Amino acid sequence: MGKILDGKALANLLGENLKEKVKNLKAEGITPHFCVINIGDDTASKIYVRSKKRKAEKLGIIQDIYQMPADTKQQEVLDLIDKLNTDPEINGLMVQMPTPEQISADELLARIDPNKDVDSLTPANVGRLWLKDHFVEPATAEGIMALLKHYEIPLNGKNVVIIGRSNIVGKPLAALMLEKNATITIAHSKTQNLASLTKRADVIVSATGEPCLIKADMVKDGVIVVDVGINRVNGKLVGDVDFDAVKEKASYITPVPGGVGPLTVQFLMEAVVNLTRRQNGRK
Ligand SMILES: NC(=O)C1=CN([C@@H]2O[C@H](COP(=O)(O)OP(=O)(O)OC[C@H]3O[C@@H](n4cnc5c(N)ncnc54)[C@H](OP(=O)(O)O)[C@@H]3O)[C@@H](O)[C@H]2O)C=CC1
Ligand SMILES: Nc1nc(=O)c2c([nH]1)NC[C@@H]1CN(c3ccc(C(=O)N[C@@H](CCC(=O)O)C(=O)O)cc3)C=[N+]21
Repeated sequence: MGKILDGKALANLLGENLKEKVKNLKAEGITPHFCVINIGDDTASKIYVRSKKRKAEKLGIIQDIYQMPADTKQQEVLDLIDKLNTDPEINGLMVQMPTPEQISADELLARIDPNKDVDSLTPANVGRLWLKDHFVEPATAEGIMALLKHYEIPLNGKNVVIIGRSNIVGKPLAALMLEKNATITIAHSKTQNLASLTKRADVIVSATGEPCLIKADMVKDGVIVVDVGINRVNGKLVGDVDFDAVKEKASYITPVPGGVGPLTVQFLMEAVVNLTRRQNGRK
């Protein structure tokens, strides 16, 4: 049976350090303050908002939530982003994905001031990341890298299959793993014969939102499995991986909940603090 990669424990550990950092900033009269824009009622987004609220309170960071109805107009969101961009009290902002269909997420993201882009999703910060300039660390990808590092799992020369090509998870993770000399395959919904790819993988990262996509017969013995998916099935939180069966073959595996999620929240807060420090002339 595989060893559990305990993201929750690592997030708590790293949180202690960050709490000190926030405390020191506060002693200088600076309180990190960021805003979350959530349009509609995506399940995973709601869980994320709840998790962030808990963590921000613990750390002493101010988080405002702008919950907008599913039929919100594009212009209303653009106006809100403009307002937050120019408000000197606000250090960071983010728009949660997915957005409803009348909304162009790309246009919203391009509108965010890259200096306040806690999610690293603006065109400027995406470009920087692929040029190995970590101006803002993308939270989920950074959380996964921290987890592998904590358990001393090397990526050098490893075959990694990332399932999902989103701007939030798949693409930035590929950039970070390439820097560590992994060989990356990115699969998606049009990929043919996914199992033939995953069976050869040393490391599988699944970020699709498809419960039970990864089954035991799709992985080799000793595989390392990172499950990013956040799904609600019969009122229970599950990932993309058939956890109970796959864990028997894996050498390491992340649970859901308690795996990647808490680390995403931790690194999002790190991004907020880092941007706040930079805006106040600190390194
Ligand atoms: N734990 C955490 O910290 C986080 C969790 N999440 C969760 O991770 C999941 C993915 O999020 P996100 O990247 O934003 O989602 P998106 O919906 O933007 O992307 C999903 C990706 O999965 C691919 N995909 C969907 N179904 C299949 C399939 N059957 N086989 C292969 N590929 C498939 C899609 O392919 P195509 O491009 O062709 O449509 C797409 O590339 C969600 O459950 C989300 O809630 C997200 C961020 C952080
Ligand atoms: N712009 C944007 N960036 C994102 O990173 C983003 C997004 N939009 N939209 C929604 C998804 C989903 N997501 C989660 C992150 C952490 C948990 C999390 O903390 N999960 C806990 C759950 C704790 C509980 O049970 O409440 C866990 O897995 O242990 C969940 C979901 C980020 N996403």
